[in-house]
Amino acid sequence: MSEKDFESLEKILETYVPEAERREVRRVLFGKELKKLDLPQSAIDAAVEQDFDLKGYVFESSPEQLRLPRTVRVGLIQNKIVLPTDAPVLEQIIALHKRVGEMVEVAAMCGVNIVCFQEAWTMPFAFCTREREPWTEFAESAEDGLTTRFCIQLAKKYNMVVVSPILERDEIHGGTLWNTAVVVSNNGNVLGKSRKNHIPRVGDFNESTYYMEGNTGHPVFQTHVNGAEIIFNPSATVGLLSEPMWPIEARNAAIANHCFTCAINRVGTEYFKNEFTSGDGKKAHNDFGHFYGSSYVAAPDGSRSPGLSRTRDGLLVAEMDLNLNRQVADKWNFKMTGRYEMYAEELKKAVQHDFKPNIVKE
Ligand SMILES: NC(=O)NCCC(=O)O
Repeated sequence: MSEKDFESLEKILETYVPEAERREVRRVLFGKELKKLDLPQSAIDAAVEQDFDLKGYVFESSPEQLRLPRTVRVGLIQNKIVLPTDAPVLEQIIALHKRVGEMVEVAAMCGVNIVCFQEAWTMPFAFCTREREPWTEFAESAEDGLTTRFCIQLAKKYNMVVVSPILERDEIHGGTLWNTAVVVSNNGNVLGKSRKNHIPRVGDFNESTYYMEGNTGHPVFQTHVNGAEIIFNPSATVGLLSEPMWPIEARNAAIANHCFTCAINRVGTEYFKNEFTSGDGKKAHNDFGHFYGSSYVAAPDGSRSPGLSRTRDGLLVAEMDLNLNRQVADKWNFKMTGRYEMYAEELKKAVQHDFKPNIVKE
């Protein structure tokens, strides 16, 4: 079986691990067993008709005496590009709006409060090519571009917060490009934006050819349903590079920060007309590799949902009680026991050009 063909790790476990052992295998791999979320039949039917994977899970917490549960439903959407990469730019954008818009409608049927799309969702992940045209034409204003206006409509129509990661063109600053997640509130206001901070320089991820390290810092968006308690990580990454890291990355972040994390990956293989090299002595090629989807949600107690498909479009709905964040923080105390003053002091020294590492030798 090729890495492009298998549907998901979970499916393999279900098919080949005997029922008696499966529960224990799942406990070790995924943490505490999550209840399946009861999804409306209309949503299930729509997902079948529109050919995408639909899954729903519930992260429960313990009842508290002084706080009511703070329940939020998030929706993670992963999707293939709709048109070939050499179709006209506007047609590609509009086809993606249509596809993702239909999936958001299903998310609304499932009662989703916040939806997040994959990284650079309005375009192919063309940064592998190093070509400027036509890819830079996909860049739009974060405040009033075509895609933000589309997301505003979705947010208002479904009373849903929309996290929309786009290639941003910043006209005020000389047309600079950024990789930006735009956050639209459920009222349809652009609440703000967060520009990608760490631009990878690995494999065919030639993103630094296109946009700069973000300058928005680490804003937290207080929506009608949450403060800094859910981190959305819209991604695009391929099997041969990162798949063994994927299942632990978001879980690590959730555990270390006592919060929920949502890891969203692109899906499918994208082909480009002009071949490109990877600078590794191997032959030039026309595709980036397989984006393996597998989007999932992780909780502060280290539990995680099963992933969406590796090969199909999908919507993952996760219901979470945000009270779990403080419950886990009070148990493990990572934030309380962190030595932030010490780290700050050491970091201040470590970034100096004449820093001498504290290495003790015999
Ligand atoms: N989209 C993106 O920056 N990918 C880099 C590779 C990875 O994070 O696995």
